[in-house]
Amino acid sequence: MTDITLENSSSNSPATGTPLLEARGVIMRFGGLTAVNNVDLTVNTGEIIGLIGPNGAGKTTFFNCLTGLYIPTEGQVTYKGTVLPPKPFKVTQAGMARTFQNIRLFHNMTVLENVLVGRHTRTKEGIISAILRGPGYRREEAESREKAMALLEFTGLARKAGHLARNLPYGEQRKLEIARALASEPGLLLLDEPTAGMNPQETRATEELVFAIRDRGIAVLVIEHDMRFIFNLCDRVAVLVQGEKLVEGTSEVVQADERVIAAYLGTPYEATPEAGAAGEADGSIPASDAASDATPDATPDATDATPEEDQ
Ligand SMILES: Nc1ncnc2c1ncn2[C@@H]1O[C@H](COP(=O)(O)OP(=O)(O)OP(=O)(O)O)[C@@H](O)[C@H]1O
Repeated sequence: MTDITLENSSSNSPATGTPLLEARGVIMRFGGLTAVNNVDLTVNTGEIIGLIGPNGAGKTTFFNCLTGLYIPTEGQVTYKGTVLPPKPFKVTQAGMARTFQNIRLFHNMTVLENVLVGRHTRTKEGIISAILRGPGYRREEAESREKAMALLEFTGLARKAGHLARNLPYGEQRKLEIARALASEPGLLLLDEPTAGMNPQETRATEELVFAIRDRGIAVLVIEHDMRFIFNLCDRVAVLVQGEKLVEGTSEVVQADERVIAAYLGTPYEATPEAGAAGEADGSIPASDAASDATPDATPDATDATPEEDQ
């Protein structure tokens, strides 16, 4: 992995272990359905935190509450001690960036252009000027291109800079989503199922990438169904079941918790591939409900390519 300097808004942040994101009593109701029920979660600087749970447990809804896509019915979310405005653009500007479960790239733009668009919260000219390449954009273009190329080096996509996003293999599209999120120079990166649809080799590479992101001073909150990925990676893991946080702790604590095993894992996670081979060689959840739905279509739908500006 190329050793480049990755600027981020946390570069001047306090020492590791200081609260960055604090969610308190978050409740999200859709009519009669309580999708997220009174969830507390803290992410400190320097941490990688996992969020796991069966399908429909409320993980993505909780992410949406954290990132301004949903206004929680109750509860509060703060970033660096400040209540976040319920606008995704402002949340990104504050220092939280995210990727989506269903990839949202500009499929007809190049890889480099996708990352440049991700910088719109850090440039004065904004997204429209970035797309139209107006005069204001030109002044910032050289610096932005340099930073975007550095991110493509960092994520291993530099040689694909001029390719159309839609022509990338699925695993690289997921990497590009991460590069684009990093372009906003976040202090906290939220990843929603970053390895969905990846083969084991790509999953291991993503694990290394997440460690490298953390080593650059960016905290990470990650939703994932691949238990080996989560338990290898995370400092702490929170388990959501039916909208409620069942347990939170180190990988060892969570794996050993009988409620988690009963409600979610089905069988105890085995740390070694040999031991796990009888169950899930790739570390995915053995529970049938999760495994069947965890992997999206292998081929992203190009017609569903319009990302939201406000990631
Ligand atoms: N916009 C919405 N309107 C109504 N119900 C919703 C909405 N979004 C999510 N839900 C419901 O909230 C519950 C939690 O869904 P959510 O997608 O957050 O779960 P999840 O844990 O992310 O699941 P998965 O692992 O399958 O992605 C589900 O019952 C879902 O149907």
